[in-house]
Amino acid sequence: MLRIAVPNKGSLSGPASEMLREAGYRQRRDTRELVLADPENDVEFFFLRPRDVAVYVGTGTVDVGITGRDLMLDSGADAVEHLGLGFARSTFRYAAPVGTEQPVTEIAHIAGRRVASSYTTLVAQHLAKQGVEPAAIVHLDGAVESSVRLGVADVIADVVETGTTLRAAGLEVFGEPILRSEAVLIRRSDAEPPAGLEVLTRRLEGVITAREYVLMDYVVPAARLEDAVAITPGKESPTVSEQHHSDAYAVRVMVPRRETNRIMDALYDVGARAIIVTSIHASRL
Ligand SMILES: Nc1ncnc2c1ncn2[C@@H]1O[C@H](COP(=O)(O)OP(=O)(O)OP(=O)(O)O)[C@@H](O)[C@H]1O
Ligand SMILES: O=P(O)(O)OC[C@H]1O[C@H](OP(=O)(O)OP(=O)(O)O)[C@H](O)[C@@H]1O
Ligand SMILES: [Mg+2]
Repeated sequence: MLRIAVPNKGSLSGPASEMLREAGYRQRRDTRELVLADPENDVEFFFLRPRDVAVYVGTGTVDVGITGRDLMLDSGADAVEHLGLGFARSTFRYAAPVGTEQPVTEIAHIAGRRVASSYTTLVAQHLAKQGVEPAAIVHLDGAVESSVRLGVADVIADVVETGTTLRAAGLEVFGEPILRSEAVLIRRSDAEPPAGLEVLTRRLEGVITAREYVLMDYVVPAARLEDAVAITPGKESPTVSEQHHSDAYAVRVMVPRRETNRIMDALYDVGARAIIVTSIHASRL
C-alpha cells in the first residue's frame, strides 16, 4: 500500500486534497482525521504539517508526499521532486522598506543587516552562495512582513504571490527571486520508486493536463489546413478528418487553456470557422 503524505493545514492543504479527489482517491471529510485508508486504490493518506512532509518522506516513513518546493528545499530532507503539481505557485524573494535613508536595493546590501524569514536554511544557503554575510538571520514562523516595522529585522525573505502583503507592510522586493515555488510531489532521493507511484503519477498528470488544456474543434478549408495546424500543433499531433461532401477538414486538437482566445483569433484569421472549445474532464495521455 502506497503511503502518501498530504498537508493538513495552510494554503497547500485544500488544493492538494482537491487534486487527489479529482484523481479518483478518497479524501477526508473531517479536518481532524490524521490518517485515511483508501483500500480500493491501495493507498493510505497521512495528513501532516506541510513543513514536516519532506522530513517523513526523507526518512522513508511515508513513500511520497505533497509539499511546496520551497518547504522541501528548506527542510534539507533526503527527498527529491518527482512531479510539479501546478498549484500554490509563488516566488521566494527578498524585500526591504522603501524610502529609508540607506535603502536596501540589491542583494549585496544585505551584508551586515538582519534578515527575517520562515525559511532560514534557504536564506543562509542563498546568501552564502552570493558571498554576502548578514548580521543575523532571524527565524520567524509567519507574518514575516511585520518584522521590519517592529524592529526585529532590516530585510525579509518571504513568499510573494500577488505582492499585496508586502505593499501593505511598506516593503518592496529587490534582487532576482531566490526561487520559484509550486506544490510538488516528492519522493526519497535514492530509494527505488515505491510500488504504486507510477499509477499515482499518471493519475495526477491526468488531472494537471485536464486543468491546463482544453479541446478545440474547428473546420478549415483544405487550402488553409496547413496554416491552421501550424497554429495548433497539439501535444503530439492534431486529429484531422474529412468533412462529408466538402473540401474542408474538421480538426480536433488540445490547446493550452490560457491561450484559448489568442489561438481562436489566429485560427479565424486563416479561415477556420465553427471553432468550439470544450473542457477536458479527465485524461490519461
Ligand atoms: N499566498 C500564497 N500563494 C501561493 N503559495 C503560497 C502562498 N502562501 C504560502 N504559499 C505556499 O504554501 C506553502 C507554505 O505552506 P504553509 O502551510 O506552511 O504556510 P501557509 O500557507 O502560509 O499557512 P499558514 O501561514 O496558515 O500556516 C509554501 O510552499 C508556500 O510557497
Ligand atoms: O503576495 P501575497 O499574495 O500577498 O501572498 C504572500 C503572503 O501569503 C503568505 O502569507 P500567509 O497568509 O500564509 O501568512 P503567514 O505569513 O503568517 O504565513 C506568505 O507568507 C506571504 O506573506
Ligand atoms: Mg503563511
